[in-house]
Amino acid sequence: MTATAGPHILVYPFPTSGHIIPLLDLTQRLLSRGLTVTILVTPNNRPLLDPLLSTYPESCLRTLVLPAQGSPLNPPRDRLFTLMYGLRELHYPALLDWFKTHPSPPVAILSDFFLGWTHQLASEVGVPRVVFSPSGALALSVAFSLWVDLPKNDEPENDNFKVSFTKIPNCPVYPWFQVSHVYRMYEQGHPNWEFYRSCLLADKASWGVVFNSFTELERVYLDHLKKDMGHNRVWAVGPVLPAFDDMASRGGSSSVPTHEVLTWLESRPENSVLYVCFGSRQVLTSKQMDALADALEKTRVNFVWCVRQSSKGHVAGDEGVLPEGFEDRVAGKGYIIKGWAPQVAILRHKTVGAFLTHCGWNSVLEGISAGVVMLTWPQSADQFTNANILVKELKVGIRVGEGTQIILESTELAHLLNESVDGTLPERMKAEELSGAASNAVSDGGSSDKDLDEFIKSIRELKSSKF
Ligand SMILES: O=c1ccn([C@@H]2O[C@H](COP(=O)(O)OP(=O)(O)O[C@H]3O[C@H](CO)[C@@H](O)[C@H](O)[C@H]3O)[C@@H](O)[C@H]2O)c(=O)[nH]1
Repeated sequence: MTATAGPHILVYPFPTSGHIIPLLDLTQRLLSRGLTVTILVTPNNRPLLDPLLSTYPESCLRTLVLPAQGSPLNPPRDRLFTLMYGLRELHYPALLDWFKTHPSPPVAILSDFFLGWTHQLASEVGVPRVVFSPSGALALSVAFSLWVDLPKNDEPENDNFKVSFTKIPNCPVYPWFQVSHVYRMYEQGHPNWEFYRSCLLADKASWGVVFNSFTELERVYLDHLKKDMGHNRVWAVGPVLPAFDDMASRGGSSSVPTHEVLTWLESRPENSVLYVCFGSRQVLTSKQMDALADALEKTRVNFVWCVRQSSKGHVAGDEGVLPEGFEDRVAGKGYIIKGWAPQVAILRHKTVGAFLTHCGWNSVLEGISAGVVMLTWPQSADQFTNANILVKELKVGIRVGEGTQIILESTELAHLLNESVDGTLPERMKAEELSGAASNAVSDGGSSDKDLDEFIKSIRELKSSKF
């Protein structure tokens, strides 16, 4: 906590877990380095600010609570647009007014990449907009390339049609089914998609971008983005993991008492437990669920499985449920969490050695920081890109599935689960090395520590220069 009030910025997270969690973690770092922050949240997310509000006085941290639109009843394909557009409609006029009447308005806006429209708002109020990317630099490079170049699938019936990104380092190539589902649905001229595209293009045109990533992890892609965006205001400041000792309420209340799962882990040998979780939203299909449950029954590895229950509006149709009697059959070797797991606390426990993940970028960074072997089963969005980084570039990942396209037979999957906690795996050594690199990056003088200093210096300079 700092006594002097530093330059004031507006922090605006996108209101879903995978986006708001890392930006709140980053906000803690900005506050601890002396910035004054107003953080904009919708009423349902207001409780997530409690740990910050109980640590920092009102002179440093203020909240701006603006309404969320009602629950979208739209088909799943339109849900993201509805949320993005709804926020723009509700918040743009309110923010304009807030800026114009504020006695000492923010000198910059730091907002999530799904809030590209804040670039225009920032221009209107005469301050720079900085993008916060909760995804990695390769993922954002791919997104920019898609929405600028608009590559087509020349064989619409072929889900394996290859799309090449020749301008990006290492020239990634993805089969069509691994390209972002939002892009695959793109309809030129349709207002929803053109709005989405305009937001992405506004991200690219923004004054700067802050990544929850670190240089040693994504150097070539960070350098590429500097060239692509035409300036060097690209800062990699991650992993922005919690500074608070108690991480139980991070992102929401845990569905089990954290001490209970930690006690369960405590009695296991070091690096012997597998943690399974597919992020904050992903619900498995019945085929995926059955194969995984069957493999977990067959494996000899102890595991913690965070099972995402479907909530209204998440997936239409095919939703997997735990097989009848599963919990009894795995009693003793499996700990099941139905709902929200204290993920970072679990991953950091010394007895956890492997992580079966959907490869959401936060999970990737949390797994890397914890030094666990990553079993990759990407489902959508940037997750295929992230899985490729883990497996091909960093060599800490082992592929165990690809969306609904590659679902291994349960005996084969169980075999990979058994191997994942083998102490002699080359991936384990790499995982330990990478965990050290992540920790060095955020330590005093590390690459992320320096980038955060540079970012804050740039914000401080704004105070004295008219944007
Ligand atoms: O039971 C749970 C489930 C999740 N988490 C946390 O929630 C976050 C989940 O983020 P992530 O792993 O990135 O997954 P998603 O929630 O699926 O994130 C979305 O946002 C990410 C950042 O842009 C993208 O990389 C993903 O593809 C996209 O699905 C992480 O911090 C987890 O620790 C918990 O604490 N407990």
